[in-house]
Amino acid sequence: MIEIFRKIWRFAGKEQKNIRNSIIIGFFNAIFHMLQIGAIFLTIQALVEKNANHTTIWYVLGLMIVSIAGKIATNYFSQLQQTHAGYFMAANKRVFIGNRMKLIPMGFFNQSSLGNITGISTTVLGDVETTAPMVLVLTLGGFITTIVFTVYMLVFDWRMGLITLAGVLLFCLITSAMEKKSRDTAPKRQKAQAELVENILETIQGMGIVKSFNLTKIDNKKVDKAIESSKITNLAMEQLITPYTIMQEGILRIFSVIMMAAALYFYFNGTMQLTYSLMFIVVSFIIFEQIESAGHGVAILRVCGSSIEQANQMDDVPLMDEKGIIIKPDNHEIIFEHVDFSYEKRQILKDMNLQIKDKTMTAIIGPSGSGKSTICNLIARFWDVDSGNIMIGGKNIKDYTLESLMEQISMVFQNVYLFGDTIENNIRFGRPNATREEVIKAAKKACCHEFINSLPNGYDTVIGDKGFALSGGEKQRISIARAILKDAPIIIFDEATANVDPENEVHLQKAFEELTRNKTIIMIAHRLKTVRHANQILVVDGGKIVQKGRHEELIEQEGIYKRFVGKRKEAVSWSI
Ligand SMILES: Nc1ncnc2c1ncn2[C@@H]1O[C@H](COP(=O)(O)OP(=O)(O)OP(=O)(O)O)[C@@H](O)[C@H]1O
Repeated sequence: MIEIFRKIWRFAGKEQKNIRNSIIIGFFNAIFHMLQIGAIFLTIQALVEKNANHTTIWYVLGLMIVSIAGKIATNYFSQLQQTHAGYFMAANKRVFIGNRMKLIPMGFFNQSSLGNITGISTTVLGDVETTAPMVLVLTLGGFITTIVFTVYMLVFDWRMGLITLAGVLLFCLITSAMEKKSRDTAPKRQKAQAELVENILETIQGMGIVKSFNLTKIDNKKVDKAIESSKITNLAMEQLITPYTIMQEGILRIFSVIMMAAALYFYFNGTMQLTYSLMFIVVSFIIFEQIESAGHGVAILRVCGSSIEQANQMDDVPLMDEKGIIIKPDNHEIIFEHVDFSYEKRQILKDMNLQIKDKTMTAIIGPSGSGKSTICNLIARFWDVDSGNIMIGGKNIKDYTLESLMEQISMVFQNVYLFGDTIENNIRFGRPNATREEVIKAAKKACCHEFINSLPNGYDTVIGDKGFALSGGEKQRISIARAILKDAPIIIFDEATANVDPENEVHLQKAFEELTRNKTIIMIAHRLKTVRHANQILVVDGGKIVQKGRHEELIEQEGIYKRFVGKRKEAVSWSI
């Protein structure tokens, strides 16, 4: 249990101060609560000794008012500190995870890790946010207050003190057994929760396919199974805890009765005055209140510890090595030297060598799955090579900081991702400190300005708002505008495979020319027109470069390139 306290305490980081304050305030809250005993004592004493007068009434009233006001004030401030601690410690962790994700190799982000990260950032940290400080304050505060009250009882009347102590010790024994029991269940519950998130994510992502194949009526077995498993583990947790919580409550009630009986017994055998005896009878109802709340806290303590453990898993994910330095190369020639690369255990690139000269255009072509995108992703260091080197401007890309490497590169993908933000901010993503004028200038160059202006809210139109969406061609032009704004010396461009309508095609061509002027360009090319103008064409097949040269050279050779050109010509004549 102490280990979990430590875990939560460490996790709290800068918020430890607020939790500590909340525990101290909680202690005063218990003292204010106990002032009621003083009021009760005075009342009983006055009634027993039959000397109640106005002064007694004022004392009792005064004590009750101080008790109530003190409790309200301490409750308010304690809650405030707890809420602050909870939200801030979870928010700090979310920011930490966000920053760390930028340094984690792309290979980490598979379906299962996506489910895990989403689960951690939402439900797991949500649990921590609402329970961690509360549980810490409830349990630690509750135990500390109980210890103080027990010592006070021992000093006041050692016999009553011993009864209190016995009740507290028995309660602690049951609580500790309960805490141990929940040790295995809590991680299982977290795992079931993560699987549920993962399966729901997958279902949402695949909804288009499900609809297109008219499979909406077919049961989703994986999600159903995950819901069932989450239900079972939650239920198991409850079933496991409930007998212990009943025992905890039972023990405290029994000891309250024992206290009452003892107070009466001591009065009748003449070893306790009537006033004290009556007071102890009243006290027996409230003396265990603090430890009872501490016990409730312990029931959720293990779940909280397990949530923190899960959130801390992100600390152990290996990062791409961060030993890089800020490099500003004076040329942007790209070289692959004997590069081998595998996705997990499946080798994709084998001893690849290539050279892309500064300020030239290289087109990469090849059959689907041959490794074209992989080459581009390796240049941007989305993954690290197994062996060999990739150099930019004569420097190994591993020597660059990730930030200074990405400053050299702009990537325009086929599937453009736009954030749920204004069009202006989506373009500004290319250079966050750009002014509105600079954004508009880039949009004009990328041939987006006209269609953006024709929207009711122009540049302030929010993507995804009120069903607003852009066409594929428009999206790609927005992403070109982003890249123009970024103005990186290397452009990696994945040409759209889908047919773009002629008007969009003209715009895209113009935007592309603006973007690539005077740059080093690597283009995954699908159109004949594009490859014809390339300074170099690399033909990739099965993870190897099988042909290399200009259009005029390659067209003379038998091989993939000649077949590619033949097919494209056929396609053009068909479309005519
Ligand atoms: N993230 C990944 N994890 C595992 N395997 C992958 C991953 N990305 C690609 N692959 C595999 O690596 C091989 C090369 O893929 P790559 O995307 O580089 O091919 P490509 O030539 O760009 O294909 P396409 O023209 O269809 O886009 C394929 O067999 C693909 O299945």
